[in-house]
Amino acid sequence: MKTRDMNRDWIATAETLSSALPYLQRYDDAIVVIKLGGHAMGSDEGMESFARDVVLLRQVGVNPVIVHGGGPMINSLLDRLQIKSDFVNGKRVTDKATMEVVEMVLSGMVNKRIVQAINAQGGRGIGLSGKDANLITCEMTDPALGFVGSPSKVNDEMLRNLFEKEFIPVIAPIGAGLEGETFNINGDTAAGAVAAALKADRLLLLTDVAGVKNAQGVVVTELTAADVEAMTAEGVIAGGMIPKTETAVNAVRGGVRACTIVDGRVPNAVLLELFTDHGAGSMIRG
Ligand SMILES: Nc1ncnc2c1ncn2[C@@H]1O[C@H](COP(=O)(O)OP(=O)(O)O)[C@@H](O)[C@H]1O
Ligand SMILES: CC(=O)N[C@@H](CCC(=O)OP(=O)(O)O)C(=O)O
Repeated sequence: MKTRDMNRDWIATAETLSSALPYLQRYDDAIVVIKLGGHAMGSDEGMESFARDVVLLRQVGVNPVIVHGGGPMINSLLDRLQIKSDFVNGKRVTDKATMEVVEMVLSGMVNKRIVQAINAQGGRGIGLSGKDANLITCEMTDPALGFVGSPSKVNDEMLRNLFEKEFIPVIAPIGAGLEGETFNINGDTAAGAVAAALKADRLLLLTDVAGVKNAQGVVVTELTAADVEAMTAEGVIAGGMIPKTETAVNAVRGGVRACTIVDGRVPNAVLLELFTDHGAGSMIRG
């Protein structure tokens, strides 16, 4: 004989599922671009949890697009090869030798790890770099930075074709130059360009801090473009946070509804951000 114990936890779980309904309706067929930063993809468990969230999004009718970074992984291979590397305003100065390592790590190692994690959860992850079908065409950002690219064109039609077949595009931030060059694009910049080309509903930048911190070290939960400009001029926003906030501001100015810098260390950070009102991080609005 079986009896039923209506445990309080189950009731809470059912309530949570039920309260997600308006959010599920809001995001039905929405395009959500998620940038997974190198610092946010530490452990295998973290990657598995991220992949589950992404596959769940696809399952409930969202069109997720993943753009990834991999800065720490590039650093570690450059170190092993004894190639020195410098950053200017959060962007890596990239000569020919560095570019080879960047492409190898991003397109080869990091990209395939994410694709495999998504597919292990039952998703249809497909790995791409900006070179595939000329997904991201670039111009040189600044000769002083070497082969760092600024996206000039994104093949959004190709991504839309993939959505129709329920593929989940996973994009390495490598760009194709018009003269056959290969460009290193900052992951946040690439995610912003993809989101703008797709007129995405949301852009989430997953990183390893709780959000954008003010001069007192306190996370600011909502910022305007003017706040970002002031905090950057004061040096409060620095290093890797510069391309992130720059991307967020450009994205919202370009028509993306909202851009959030999310703490990717929080379990199920993506689901919390999209399907509850308990988002973790800093939201930038126009
Ligand atoms: N105002 C700020 N608030 C939060 N983080 C900041 C700020 N200014 C600089 N940072 C730095 O930016 C880093 C995030 O950028 P980055 O290391 O490039 O992350 P990711 O690899 O996720 O792209 C943080 O770890 C922090 O050291
Ligand atoms: C031009 C530039 O800086 N490119 C980055 C690309 C990877 C990246 O953006 O990685 P995260 O998102 O983990 O920081 C780099 O070479 O590190």
